Amino acid sequence: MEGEPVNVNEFQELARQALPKIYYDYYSGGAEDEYTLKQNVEAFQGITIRPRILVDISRIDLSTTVLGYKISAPILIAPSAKHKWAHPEGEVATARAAAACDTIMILSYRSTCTIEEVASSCNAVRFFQCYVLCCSNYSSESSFFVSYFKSQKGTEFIRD
Ligand SMILES: Cc1cc2nc3c(=O)[nH]c(=O)nc-3n(C[C@H](O)[C@H](O)[C@H](O)COP(=O)(O)O)c2cc1C
Repeated sequence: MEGEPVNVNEFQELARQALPKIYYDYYSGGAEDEYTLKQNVEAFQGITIRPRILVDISRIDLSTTVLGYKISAPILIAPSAKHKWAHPEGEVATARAAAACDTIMILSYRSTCTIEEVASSCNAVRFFQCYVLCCSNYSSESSFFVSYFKSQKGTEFIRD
């Protein structure tokens, strides 16, 4: 429809117009000097998609599995904090969107909704992200973070 956003950049511009600057800057900024943010954007710009015209698209299937869960396409919602800064329904609305798209919602440990609110809001497959701070004394060498995702089947995956 005319005037509707058609890509991520246009959604981002709408967000910039709609949100208080302090929240927009939080969502759109990267850590420290933002090198990784820049490299991520450049990595996607390096991929050229060749449109194939007039081919049979009646049997396209992008579905895949993640940790045994089938999803409609290899796109999930990464853990990100503070969804209520963007919308009063917060992570509950994001989880409903995940369910509608038949994909996985990873709830941040810094969620602005409770786990129970999100869990009871929809049937999306939900993982939970949290940091476990292990610190045997106060030297920086002994401090590290571990993230793990917990699904409805229990703890499934560990990454550093
Ligand atoms: C605004 C924002 C908040 C985020 N909050 C979290 C978080 O709470 N926990 C977490 O593990 N990752 C968090 N991330 C990191 C994302 O999950 C993801 O790893 C990162 O954005 C890189 O993926 P991308 O290139 O698709 O953005 C956050 C990222 C953004 C942009």
